[in-house]
Amino acid sequence: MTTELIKKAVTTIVDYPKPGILFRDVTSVLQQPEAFQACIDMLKSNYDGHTFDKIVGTEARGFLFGAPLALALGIGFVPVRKPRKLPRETISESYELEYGTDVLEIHKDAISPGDNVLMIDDLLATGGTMVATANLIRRLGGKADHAGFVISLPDIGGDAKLRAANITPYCICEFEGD
Ligand SMILES: O=P(O)(O)OC[C@H]1O[C@H](OP(=O)(O)OP(=O)(O)O)[C@H](O)[C@@H]1O
Ligand SMILES: Nc1ncnc2[nH]cnc12
Repeated sequence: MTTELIKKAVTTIVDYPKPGILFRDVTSVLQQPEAFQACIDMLKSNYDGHTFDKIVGTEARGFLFGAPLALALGIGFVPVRKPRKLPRETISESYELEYGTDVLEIHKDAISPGDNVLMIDDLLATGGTMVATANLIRRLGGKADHAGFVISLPDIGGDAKLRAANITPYCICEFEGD
């Protein structure tokens, strides 16, 4: 029931940002407080029994769910950002998207060796963004074994890519046929 509420709150835009892409727009979920709250509650309860030191959220839509979840869990939030946005010393990873390539960065001092990190993003497509995020955390000595998402596009293969990188995904709702 809750999953259905969240799924219904996601808007689909055909052929955006280019022909052939079905864009699953999570911003409409944010406009429905009941659905937004349900996302945070479901992510939180999925990780009951785990102890994380930090949440890492990936720019930009990962911030929307990662930061409120960090507050709900009472732990710190660390942003992973696109290039030249973070002001202190960073490390970088390049990655592939469903429709392009890009680079992600993290502050070097944001993760301490041994930190157990929960990674959060709005959507799992190819998994490239999340594997790059895990690589950044692991290069700084953190544990990056779990990733939570609101939306999964299972036909694109992100689940297998994450599991091959020793990341266990949890996705609230799936959109098949993309
Ligand atoms: O699993 P993947 O194939 O890597 O794709 C998923 C990623 O793509 C989108 O972000 P995007 O890079 O478009 O950035 P934005 O959140 O800043 O719009 C989305 O928010 C995820 O971060
Ligand atoms: N199909 C899609 N919809 C929304 N965000 C995305 N990021 C990568 N693929 C996407």
